[in-house]
Amino acid sequence: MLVATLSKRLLRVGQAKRCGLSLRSFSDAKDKDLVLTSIDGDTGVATITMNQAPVNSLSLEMCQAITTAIKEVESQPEIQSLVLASSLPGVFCAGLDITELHKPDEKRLTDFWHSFQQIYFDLYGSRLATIAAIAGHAPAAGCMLALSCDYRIMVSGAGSKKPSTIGLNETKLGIVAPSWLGYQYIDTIGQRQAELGLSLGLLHQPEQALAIGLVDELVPREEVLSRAQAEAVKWGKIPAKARLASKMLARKARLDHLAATRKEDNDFFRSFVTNETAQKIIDGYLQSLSKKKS
Ligand SMILES: CC/C=C\C/C=C\C/C=C\CC/C=C/CC(=O)SCCNC(=O)CCNC(=O)[C@H](O)C(C)(C)COP(=O)(O)OP(=O)(O)OC[C@H]1O[C@@H](n2cnc3c(N)ncnc32)[C@H](O)[C@@H]1OP(=O)(O)O
Repeated sequence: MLVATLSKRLLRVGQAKRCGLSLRSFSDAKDKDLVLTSIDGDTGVATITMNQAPVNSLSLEMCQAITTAIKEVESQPEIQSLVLASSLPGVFCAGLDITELHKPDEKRLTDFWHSFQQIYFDLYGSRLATIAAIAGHAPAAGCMLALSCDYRIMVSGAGSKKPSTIGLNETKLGIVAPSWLGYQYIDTIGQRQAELGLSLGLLHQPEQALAIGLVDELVPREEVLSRAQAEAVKWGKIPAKARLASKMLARKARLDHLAATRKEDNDFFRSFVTNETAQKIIDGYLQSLSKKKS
């Protein structure tokens, strides 16, 4: 068995293949390494690292690559826990790829939202214990990725001139988070903090995020990944069936609701985004992002 036979080293899938291990289906070069999957041979902890420069924004392909990676890790029965991380310094995930929303092709837009919903099903509903290693900004759908995990470890803001931020800031952009994402927020930080955060489109610095329960721990930047992996070991030792049943106590009704209204949610999203007013907002926002650069 993989976990039993490997010495303490991290394996990328390509390496695993060269070692003759049966990890055939792991997402690898075929996704241009949008995500990298590694497994610690001693602990059995898998790490999925988002790797789409410059900001890990969630394009259709990125959403699909994340889902593929989660499914492939889940298909390994000896793996009980997963860390979701970023390879990019300073950014966990910048949320939806806004270019997907700009003058979209309707078919691609439908597929795009479907693939984003799929991450919610696969990560929020995963049988694995999931730990987010948030070593940078996590706005909007980046925050959703973190909320979909079981435990969140964020880089501390102490001493940083430009601390990372996390939150559902959609309102500030003139758009509204979908209800299932809003409920994830409410379920995590409570009604009042979620109301404030959603209404004002707040992005929280790490210390504020810890204070309202949006993240569970803060650590120095260089410790985020190792601390997340250590936490994943702890979670992986909890009896798996009991752990999953406990997770589902809180999440099953939410997951079932989106499953039942998935098409409606997608139809609403498509009509919202293709509306002229939304397109103006998106156009302006894209310009503001590129102006920031110049
Ligand atoms: C009643 C209604 C009910 C229901 C509604 C239903 C549907 C509603 C419709 C919409 C869905 C709502 C859900 C939305 C969720 C989202 O995720 S929206 C996306 C929100 N994301 C952001 O606002 C983040 C924007 N980015 C940043 O703030 C910064 O980039 C960040 C802090 C992450 C990093 O900063 P920094 O390191 O300085 O990098 P730069 O800003 O310089 O960016 C580098 C390049 O990356 C490009 N970029 C940044 N973010 C995105 C992005 N999200 N998508 C695409 N591209 C992005 C940026 O333009 C730079 O590109 P350049 O180098 O200039 O080419």
